[in-house]
Amino acid sequence: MKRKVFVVTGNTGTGKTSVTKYLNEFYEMPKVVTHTTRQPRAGEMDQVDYYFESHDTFAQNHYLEQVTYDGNQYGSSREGLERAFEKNPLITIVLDTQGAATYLEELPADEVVVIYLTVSKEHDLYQRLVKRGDDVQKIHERLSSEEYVRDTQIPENLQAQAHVVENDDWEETKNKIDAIVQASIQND
Ligand SMILES: Nc1ncnc2c1ncn2[C@@H]1O[C@H](COP(=O)(O)OP(=O)(O)OP(=O)(O)O)[C@@H](O)[C@H]1O
Ligand SMILES: Nc1nc2c(ncn2[C@@H]2O[C@H](COP(=O)(O)O)[C@@H](O)[C@H]2O)c(=O)[nH]1
Repeated sequence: MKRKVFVVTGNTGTGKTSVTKYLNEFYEMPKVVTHTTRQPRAGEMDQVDYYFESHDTFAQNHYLEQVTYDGNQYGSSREGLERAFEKNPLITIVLDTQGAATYLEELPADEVVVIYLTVSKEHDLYQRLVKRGDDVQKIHERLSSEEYVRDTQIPENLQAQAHVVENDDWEETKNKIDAIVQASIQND
């Protein structure tokens, strides 16, 4: 089977982590662990959810791409990508839309499958973040960030190549993800 990275992108709370977890558990796709200077949320573990970094240690790594999102730095390394590919030809990563666009530019076209998640009612995102246990002050900051506003709609540079999945109903979402995975690997 040819190698592919399933890049899961979309706005905050749309379900990127949930979809990646599904790809990991159901399809055994290793998740590429990325780096961030953000503080861990309750229940997040270093080296599992992220490599949590200080500003100094973040700066010491070499990144395939890096972004600032809501005031924190995030980056993914080529080494992390290759480490995941050593385990399985099909892997997954969660990126913001800018990172997803960089992956499309930097990797061979047949190696990247972009899934852009959305919801039909934007207010649901707030409710989901509250239910996830996020700090309410931090939710308000994030929902006012320029990156949140940017990612409310699929950016033009992803439109031609991304699979858009409306994640309102989790059971339906899993079916849509299954269809994307099958279509992406059927001729390999
Ligand atoms: N279809 C759905 N219906 C209801 N709740 C959902 C659905 N999909 C995911 N969730 C819940 O919404 C919350 C946010 O999901 P998740 O953490 O996967 O989003 P995310 O896109 O990774 O967010 P962020 O970018 O903020 O990290 C979680 O508590 C998750 O369980
Ligand atoms: N371009 C990149 N985006 C990344 C990376 N790791 C995570 N992310 C994205 O950042 C935002 C915020 O994440 P959160 O965990 O604080 O909610 C979200 O859109 C992630 O997809 C990365 O290495 N590069």
